[in-house]
Amino acid sequence: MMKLKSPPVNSLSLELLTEFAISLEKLENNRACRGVIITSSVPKIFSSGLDITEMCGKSMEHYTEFWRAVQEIWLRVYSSSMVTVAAVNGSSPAGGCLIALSCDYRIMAENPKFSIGLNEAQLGIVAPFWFKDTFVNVVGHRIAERSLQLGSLHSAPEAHKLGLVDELVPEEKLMEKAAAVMAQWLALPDHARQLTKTMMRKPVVDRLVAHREEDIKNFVTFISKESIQKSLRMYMEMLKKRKS
Ligand SMILES: CCCCCCCC/C=C\C=C\CC(=O)SCCNC(=O)CCNC(=O)[C@H](O)C(C)(C)COP(=O)(O)OP(=O)(O)OC[C@H]1O[C@@H](n2cnc3c(N)ncnc32)[C@H](O)[C@@H]1OP(=O)(O)O
Repeated sequence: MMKLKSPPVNSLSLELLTEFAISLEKLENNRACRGVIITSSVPKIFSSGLDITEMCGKSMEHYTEFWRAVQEIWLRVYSSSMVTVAAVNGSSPAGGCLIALSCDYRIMAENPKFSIGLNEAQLGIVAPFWFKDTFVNVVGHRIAERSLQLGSLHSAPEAHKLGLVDELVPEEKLMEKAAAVMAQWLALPDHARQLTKTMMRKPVVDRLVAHREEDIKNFVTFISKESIQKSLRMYMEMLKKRKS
């Protein structure tokens, strides 16, 4: 099991992304490990997505390093040879949702206050093509398009209805259910499951691998624009105001 632990809200900072990638690599290289459940040890939050402070007021070099780390974590989770189950035990916007979407199966705590979705548009930013492709592969083109254009965050019941999560279970049963799903998936021979997963996911993975440097350049150009920086600053202020 891998538990995201970066209070208060599990923002995906460069440090957390780097630790996450190293942990995944260790598991991937351990032949005895055939599956991983990804969850959070922060109450009510799975992950608040990419750490917005990493994308505000920093240098081009920093944005480059940060985006490479974001790409890396997606590539590792999405193309993992292990069975990956997301036990979504709290809200999961944007980058947090991407991690869940990149797993093989998603189980979410049945709490209507928890929400999940790719809400980038609400921040005035655009989800990159590989976020979009991952989303489309889970919910289909129409639902993904509407949800992305509106930057929707879906409540747990709504997310289940849309197919964004596979199952809802009472909060106290979440880990038990995740373990049961893992056992079901691990009952199959690894090679057949792994080849099938690769067949389904390879075109999307290959697309980023082929355009990785271009994608970094696009991100750095986009995020460095003063209008985008202003949107991000306003969003952070809104989060702080909402709190007080
Ligand atoms: C032309 C094509 C080019 C393509 C270019 C591609 C460009 C793509 C660029 C970027 C993609 C980004 C994807 C992302 O992941 S962006 C992050 C989106 N995340 C969110 O919108 C979530 C925001 N947070 C919340 O909604 C809430 O915090 C929530 C997670 C629901 C938790 O709520 P609550 O428990 O009430 O906690 P607080 O709101 O009080 O937050 C506690 C403190 O944490 C700070 N915070 C929250 N989220 C983040 C974050 N993502 N990054 C950094 N900091 C965050 C919040 O401000 C509070 O701070 P403080 O205590 O100092 O007030």
